Amino acid sequence: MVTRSYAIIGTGAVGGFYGAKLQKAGLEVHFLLNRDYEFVRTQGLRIDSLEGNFTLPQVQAYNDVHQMPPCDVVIITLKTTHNYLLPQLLPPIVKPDGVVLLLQNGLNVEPQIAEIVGEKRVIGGLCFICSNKVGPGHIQHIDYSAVHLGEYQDQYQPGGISERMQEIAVDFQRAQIPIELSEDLMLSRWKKLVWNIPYNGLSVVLDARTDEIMANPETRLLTAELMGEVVAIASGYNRHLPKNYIELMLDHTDKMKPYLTSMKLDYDAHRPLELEAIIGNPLQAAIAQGVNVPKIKMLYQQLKFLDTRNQTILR
Ligand SMILES: NC(=O)C1=CN([C@@H]2O[C@H](COP(=O)(O)OP(=O)(O)OC[C@H]3O[C@@H](n4cnc5c(N)ncnc54)[C@H](OP(=O)(O)O)[C@@H]3O)[C@@H](O)[C@H]2O)C=CC1
Ligand SMILES: CC(C)(CO)C(=O)C(=O)O
Repeated sequence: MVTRSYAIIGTGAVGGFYGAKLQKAGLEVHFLLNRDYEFVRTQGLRIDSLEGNFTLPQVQAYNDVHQMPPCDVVIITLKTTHNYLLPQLLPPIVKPDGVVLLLQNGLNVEPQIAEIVGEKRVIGGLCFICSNKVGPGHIQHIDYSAVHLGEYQDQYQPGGISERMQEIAVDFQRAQIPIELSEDLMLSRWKKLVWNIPYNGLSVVLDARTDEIMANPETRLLTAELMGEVVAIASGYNRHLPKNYIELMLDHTDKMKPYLTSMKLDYDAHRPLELEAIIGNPLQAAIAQGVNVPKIKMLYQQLKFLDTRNQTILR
C-alpha cells in the first residue's frame, strides 16, 4: 500500500483535529505550530470530541518549516489572515509531486496558493465542523466533521474527480473523517458561503449566537435575504444552487446546537477577522459580475469598521 505523508500548517481547531485523526489512523503526520510548539513537542495533542476523546502523547511537532520533511499532502489550516506567510512556509515542505490541500473558509484563496506552488498542485477543501482550540494542544470538537474536496483549476473551472483526490479520500476514510468529493470546487465554495456569509457576519454585528439570530423574525429574514444574495452571485458564475437550498440551510441551522461562529470568537479575542476571504472576496466577485448585493455590501462595511476598531482597542 502506498502511504502518503501529511503536513499540517496551523495546528489549531481544524488542523489539530484532522491531523490528530490522521495520525491516530496510522498515517505519517508532521505538525507545524506557533505558540504551542514547546507544549505540543513535549506533551502531544489532546482531542475532546463527541466522537470519542483521545490523546496523542507524541507527535512530530515543528516550529520551523526548514526542519520538516517535504510531504505528499500539505494541509493549510491557518486562518486566512495568516496566509501572507505562505510564500515562505510552503516551498520547503511540498514534495515535487506533492499537493497542497487548502482547508479554509472563503473564496479566491486557491489562486494565491497556485501562484506559490503552481496551478496543478492545489486542492480546495471545505470543512463542515464545529471545533475550537481551548488550550495549548487541546482541541474541543463540538459537532460535525465532514470535509468536501475539489480540484482547483484556473478561474475555478470544474476539475472533476481526480485520482489524487480519491487517494486522499481513502486516507480520510481510514481516519473516520467523513469525506465528499466535488467535481466543481467553485459550486462547493458558494454552497458553503451561503452559510458563512450571513452567520459569520451577523454573529459579529449583532453580537449573537446562531440560535439567537434564528429566533428573531427580523434577523431570520435578514439571514435569508443575505443567503439569497449569495445564491445570486453564484448564479452570475453559472453555479445554480438547488431551489430549496436556502430553506435547507435555515432548517439545518435551526437544528444545530447554539453556535458562536469562528468569526465571532476571533472578534471577541481581538484577533483579525477573516473578512476578506469570507465576505470581501465574494463581494468583489459580485461586483465583477454586476450582481447587486446591497445587504452583503453593508455587512462588509460594518464588519470592516468593527474589525479595524477592534484591532486598535487594548485587550
Ligand atoms: N473552527 C471551525 O470549526 C471551522 C473553521 N473553518 C476554517 O478553517 C480555517 C482554520 O480555522 P481554525 O482551525 O478554527 O483556526 P485556529 O486559529 O484554531 O487555527 C489556526 C492555527 O494556525 C496557527 N498559526 C498561526 N500562525 C502560525 C505560524 N506562523 N506558524 C505555524 N502556525 C501558525 C495558530 O497558532 P497560534 O494560535 O499559536 O498562533 C493556530 O493554532 C479558517 O479558514 C476557518 O474559517 C471552517 C469550518 C469550521
Ligand atoms: C456550519 C458550520 C458551523 C459547521 O458545519 C460551518 O460550516 C462553519 O463554522 O464554518
